[in-house]
Amino acid sequence: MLSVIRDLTVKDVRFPTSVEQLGSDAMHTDPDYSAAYVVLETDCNLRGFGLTFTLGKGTEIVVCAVKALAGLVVGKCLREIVSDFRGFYRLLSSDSQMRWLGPEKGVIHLATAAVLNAVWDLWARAEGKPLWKLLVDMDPKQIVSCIDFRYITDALTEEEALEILVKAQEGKQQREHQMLMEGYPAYTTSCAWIGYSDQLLQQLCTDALRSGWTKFKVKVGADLEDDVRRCRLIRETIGPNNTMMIDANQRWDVAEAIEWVSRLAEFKPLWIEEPTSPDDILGHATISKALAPYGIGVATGEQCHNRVMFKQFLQAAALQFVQIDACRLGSVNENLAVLLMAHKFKVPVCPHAGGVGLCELMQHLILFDYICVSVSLSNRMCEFVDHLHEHFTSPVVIQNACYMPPKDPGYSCEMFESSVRRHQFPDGDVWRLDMKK
Ligand SMILES: C[C@H](O)[C@@H](O)[C@@H](O)[C@H](O)C(=O)O
Ligand SMILES: [Mg+2]
Repeated sequence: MLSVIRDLTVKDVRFPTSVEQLGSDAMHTDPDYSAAYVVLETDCNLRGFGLTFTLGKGTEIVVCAVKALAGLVVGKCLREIVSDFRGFYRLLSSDSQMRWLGPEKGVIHLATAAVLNAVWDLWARAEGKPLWKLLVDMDPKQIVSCIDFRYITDALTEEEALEILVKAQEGKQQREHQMLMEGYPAYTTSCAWIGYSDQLLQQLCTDALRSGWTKFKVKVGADLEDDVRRCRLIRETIGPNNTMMIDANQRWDVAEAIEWVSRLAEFKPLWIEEPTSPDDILGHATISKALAPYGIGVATGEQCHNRVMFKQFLQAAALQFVQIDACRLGSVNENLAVLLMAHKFKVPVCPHAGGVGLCELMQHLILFDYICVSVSLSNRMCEFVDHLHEHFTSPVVIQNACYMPPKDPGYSCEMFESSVRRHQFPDGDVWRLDMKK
């Protein structure tokens, strides 16, 4: 705990996923799953690993932003940071000159998440616990002391947050035990990326059913007739009792979203994800109202850039599923604020994961949510995407379509050095030898 952070390095690591259209959707047709990957060196044997997820081009800009924040971290003692984590979060997110680049949004906020994810990883390693367990074992007061309540006290005060956490202490041990035995329920997005052929969709859904998956997300929004055909195929393959969600990745205007999704209502999706601009809170409220009679909820959050946005979505009843993201929000600190607000507004949290490293990170937060905040699994599940886990030293473990709680100390986002070396952009072997880029 006395360790002093001596150095911060950041690397641009990219995986050529676009070659097979992994991760493709109506707006992001050729993503190369990438990360700005941070390593903190300390004066003892400990290191901290963190990342923020990107889609390829522009990762170099996030890397620059991380470098701009490094001076606020290097030289600090871990104990000094965690004894006033709220203050440290604010130092990073509210530097009086750099805040002009955000505040708390865009590239600078993605960079903040990468740095803070590494600090949380370092803290968990220093305590010898996986991050979820570090959080679960913390006193409610200590959890609350990590959260910046600025701009959200009209929705959730510090006292209310504390009350939620204290109340959830009851039954905590049983829930932790239950998670260790059964894991946290997940859904899969791996079967139905927009660039996949019908044959591949069907094959992947059939395989997934065989492996025990019961909840499937389908990409929509490029072409209505294609969507009708693809949704029918998937509904027929998975049967009437399994769950299907659809995701448009911000493709439509408000009226168009309502019309388009009404046409897909016969396939009984549980939610429509990101129907329109992620910033259009009132638009989402209109869509939510219009689709309620079909029993279709609105889900959003993977590009909801801070707690203040989530606060307004909740206040406006503009979403029915909160999709927190481990890198879009300012790391664990800001995610804690959103988990507590969602609980107060009685809206289930179904996190965004996938990408590269997002599943590894998110499993910790959603375990904490169940054990210490929501105390419910009703209408809740965490996204899973089966790509790129082999590059991590402690990859996620899925059993019976559930995330099994990680056991290794830390936040699970350390990558193998060989993977980092090979995929570093533009000099790693994967990119030097790829003439296409
Ligand atoms: C470009 C990415 O793969 C997105 O399509 C992905 O994050 C997606 O929206 C999801 O919900 O998993
Ligand atoms: Mg999505």
